[in-house]
Amino acid sequence: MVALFKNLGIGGDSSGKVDGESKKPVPKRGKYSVAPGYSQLDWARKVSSGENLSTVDRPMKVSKDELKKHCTEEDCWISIKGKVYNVTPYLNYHPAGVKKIINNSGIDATQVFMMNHAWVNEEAILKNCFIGYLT
Ligand code: HEM
Repeated sequence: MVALFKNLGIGGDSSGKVDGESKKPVPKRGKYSVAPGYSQLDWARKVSSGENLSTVDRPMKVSKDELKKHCTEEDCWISIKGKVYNVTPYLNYHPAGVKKIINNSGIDATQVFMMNHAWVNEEAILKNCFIGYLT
C-alpha cells in the first residue's frame, strides 16, 4: 500500500521518500479533512478502474480561452505542465479542499501546483482526467 501511495507522490516530501523514511522534517498538515469515502486510496481505486473521467474521447488541443470557461465546481479544468485535466471528479478528494483547486482552475496552474507539492505525481493521479494539451 505504501508503494501505491509512493507512486502517486502522496505522503512524502520532495525527496520522493514516504513519511518516516525521510530525514527531512515532515511539513505541518493543513486543517482541511475530506469526507469519508474521499481518501486518496478511494481515488486510486477509481483511477485503477480505468473509467474515463475526462469527458472527451481523445486528447484535444485546448486554447487559453477555452480553458478559462471551465472554472466552476461543476466543470473544472486545470492546466499543469502543458497538460489540461478535467479535475471536476477529483475536487472532493483533494486533501487541501475544493477551493484551492477551483481558485487555480481555468488557468495554467503549474507554478502554484509546484509551490504546494512538487512531489505529487499529477500525471498518475489524474491520468483518467486528461483532456489534452494547452496551446
Ligand atoms: C493548483 C492548485 C492546488 C493547490 C493550491 C493545492 C494545494 C495543496 C495543499 C496546500 C496541500 C497540503 C494539504 C495538507 O498538508 O493538509 C495539498 C495536498 C495535496 N494535493 Fe493539492 N493543490 C492544488 C492542486 C492539486 C491537484 C490538481 C492535485 C491532483 C493531482 C493535487 C493533489 C494533492 C495531493 C495528492 C495532496 C497530498 C500530498 C501529500 O500528502 O503529500 N493538488 N494541495
